[in-house]
Amino acid sequence: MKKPVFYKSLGFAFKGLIWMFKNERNFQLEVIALFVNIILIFALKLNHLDSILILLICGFVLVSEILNTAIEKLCDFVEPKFHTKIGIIKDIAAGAVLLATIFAVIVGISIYWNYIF
Ligand SMILES: Nc1ncnc2c1ncn2[C@@H]1O[C@H](COP(=O)(O)OP(=O)(O)OP(=O)(O)O)[C@@H](O)[C@H]1O
Repeated sequence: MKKPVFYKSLGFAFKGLIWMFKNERNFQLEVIALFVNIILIFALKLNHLDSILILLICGFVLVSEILNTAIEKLCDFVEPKFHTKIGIIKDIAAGAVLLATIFAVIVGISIYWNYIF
């Protein structure tokens, strides 16, 4: 199969992001959280390193959500019926998002704490 040119691949990737934003509520909330963090970065005048860390952890949560959804969709396609193995695969993928979120909250609190108090 012929490989699509770069700008077409970029288009497919954007299509995926738009799909996520239109269809996944958690992803929508995480994008809102990203914008809130961007506002806080400017409002609290975070230094360069702290700003980068906040953006990194937001990206980390968004990427884990996208991968979780991709795994869920693949599972539903491969096995639409109930299957314990599919259940554990989905649970593991969801665990990745949970872990990313816990780390994001810890890092976020420890950074913002210094600027607020
Ligand atoms: N086909 C299946 N077989 C067995 N268990 C399943 C199956 N589909 C879902 N589950 C169980 O239900 C849970 C939720 O799965 P579901 O696909 O509904 O994700 P979701 O709630 O939409 O997740 P998210 O909020 O991340 O989109 C899974 O973690 C798994 O434990």
